[in-house]
Amino acid sequence: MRENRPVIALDFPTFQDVKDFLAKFPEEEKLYVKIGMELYYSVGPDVVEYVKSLGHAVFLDLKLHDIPNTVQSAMKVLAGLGVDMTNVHAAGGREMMRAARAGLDQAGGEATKLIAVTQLTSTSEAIMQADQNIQTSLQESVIHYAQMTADAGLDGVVCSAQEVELIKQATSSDFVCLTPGIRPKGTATGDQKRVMTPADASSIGSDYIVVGRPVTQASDPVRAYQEIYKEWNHLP
Ligand SMILES: O=c1ccn([C@@H]2O[C@H](COP(=O)(O)O)[C@@H](O)[C@H]2O)c(=O)[nH]1
Repeated sequence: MRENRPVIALDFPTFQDVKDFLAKFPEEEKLYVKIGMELYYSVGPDVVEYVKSLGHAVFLDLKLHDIPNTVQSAMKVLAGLGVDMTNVHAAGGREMMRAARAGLDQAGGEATKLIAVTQLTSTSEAIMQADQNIQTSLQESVIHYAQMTADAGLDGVVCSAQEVELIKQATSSDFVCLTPGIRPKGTATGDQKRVMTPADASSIGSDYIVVGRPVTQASDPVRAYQEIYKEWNHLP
């Protein structure tokens, strides 16, 4: 299950930014990239097709959250893109998550992994309790969402690396934990609240790490990526 390549968040506003960024890497290096709301809403499905045509794997991070019928219909459309992984918000509930899976499967997207966001890594326990009016610990909330996601038949969750051990205990060892909020030592956390280094995320059992700004905003993005790759894979 574990993916050796850190997933790079292509959080760029234009198609040209993506082309310029990917051109920095050797052509033969096949990356795993994340296309999120900013890029998808500004460029549209063409950017997915382009990135796939270069041989890179794609996680389409649109975090769908709506009534089951709408999510199912949207997933039927997204199935046509042939991405490797996509997601919904677990807060949408079991029925919505099952509908999302059904939408993918009905439109030829059976091979696309489907995961659900638990609590965003930019959320602290205090923020969750105040803004979402959830009066449990953050860990309890994350476990609740993870168990519900497993029950709905999805492949795994988006969570902080800090919760991976608990989630695997509460679900199963092969339940995917994809962890953003990754910060190599000495890099700015920005808006991320629940962070971990690539090495610690690896030791604790994350299956995928997602890294955006520490790579995309580095003075030498390829070098920053290679450093994170080595740390994540415990290479010298
Ligand atoms: O809980 C979540 C879910 C998604 N993300 C996304 O991951 C990247 C992280 O970028 P950084 O620049 O490394 O902070 C970004 O695209 C988020 O939308 C997340 O951070 N947390």
